[in-house]
Amino acid sequence: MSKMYYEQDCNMDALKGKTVAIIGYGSQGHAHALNLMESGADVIVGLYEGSKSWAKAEKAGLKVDTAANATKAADVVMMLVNDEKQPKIFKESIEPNLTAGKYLAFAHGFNILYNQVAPAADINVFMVAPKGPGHIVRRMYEEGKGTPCLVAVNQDPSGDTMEVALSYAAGIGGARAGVLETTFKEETETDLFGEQAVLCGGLTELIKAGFETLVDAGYQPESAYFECVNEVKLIVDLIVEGGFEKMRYSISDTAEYGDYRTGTRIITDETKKEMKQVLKEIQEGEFASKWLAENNVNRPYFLAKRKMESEHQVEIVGKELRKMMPWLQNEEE
Ligand SMILES: NC(=O)C1=CN([C@@H]2O[C@H](COP(=O)(O)OP(=O)(O)OC[C@H]3O[C@@H](n4cnc5c(N)ncnc54)[C@H](OP(=O)(O)O)[C@@H]3O)[C@@H](O)[C@H]2O)C=CC1
Ligand SMILES: CC[C@](O)(C(C)=O)C(=O)O
Ligand SMILES: [Mg+2]
Ligand SMILES: [Mg+2]
Repeated sequence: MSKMYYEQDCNMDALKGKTVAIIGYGSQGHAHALNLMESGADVIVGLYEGSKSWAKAEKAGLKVDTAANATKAADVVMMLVNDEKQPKIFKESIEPNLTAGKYLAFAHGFNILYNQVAPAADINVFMVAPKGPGHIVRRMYEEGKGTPCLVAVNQDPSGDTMEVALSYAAGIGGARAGVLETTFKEETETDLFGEQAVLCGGLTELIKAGFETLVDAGYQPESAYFECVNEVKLIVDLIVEGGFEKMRYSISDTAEYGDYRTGTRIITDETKKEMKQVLKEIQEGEFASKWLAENNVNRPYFLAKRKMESEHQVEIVGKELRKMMPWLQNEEE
């Protein structure tokens, strides 16, 4: 039976009197630090000398110190640095300052599940994993809304770790939308699968395939962009607001007929078979090993792909078209 928590189920006072160190001030870090501060928590950001995030965090009104000093000052330490950097930072700056009874938190279970970070048995370990990009976690909070979160406890020597975790989830706005109890294993495997097969890998390849099909057939790239990129958000907004039903209520019957006839020709049994294989590789730790190995040799594949993708025609034409849509150009951290 799944367990969901909302604001009324969370003890908002469980963080009172506790200092929360947010290690890292990137996508998730800035959102957690600012949302928690505005929810009344005592927050300190932990970075490194020379970090480009340091001045940004101070400018936003936050206390900032090195990761080691922030850990010393804190009762709850949230690891919001890049997954692949966490083991070294944990060993060098966090672990030596993490005394018995403190709380160590994560927004993704990767390093615990794959044994890259191993906290001592007298440390409380929990996870609050927002199901959304950090900049949206911040934007939703500012708008009085929330991003759903997953919550899990992996070690609980103090006996109140779930209470602290739920208070944290509420502090970043997650309990406005719903906080689902899970395990580090379930969060990690579903998150990696979702981002690879659907949200990031699957979606960008679907978009590019549609865009390239139209452009290769001689249609204007601008037309292909509006059709296969810009309108994705408009259609997905309707699905998120009211399911497929609301989307199909808004589109034409012609589109709905085409949706039923053609969708399964694009996402085929073969695609589902490959999705199962992707999930298996995640479950068996093969993806994690490959990602850690890629980082050990300074990311040649990752960096080459990042460059190639940024040069794709869909990105070039999109940049131009977005200049005429000022509502898309909001300043973000
Ligand atoms: N991005 C997202 O929306 C989501 C991320 N997560 C998880 O959240 C965690 C953080 O990811 P994300 O927000 O993407 O990370 P980012 O890459 O956006 O930010 C990393 C931050 O860590 C800082 N940093 C780097 N090295 C150090 C160091 N040695 N000591 C202290 N700080 C350091 C960086 O500073 P600088 O830039 O100055 O080097 C930066 O502020 C990961 O576990 C990720 O899986 C979970 C859900 C969604
Ligand atoms: C979809 C990517 C994500 O899992 C996220 C924003 O939820 C991430 O790791 O950034
Ligand atoms: Mg995710
Ligand atoms: Mg992820």
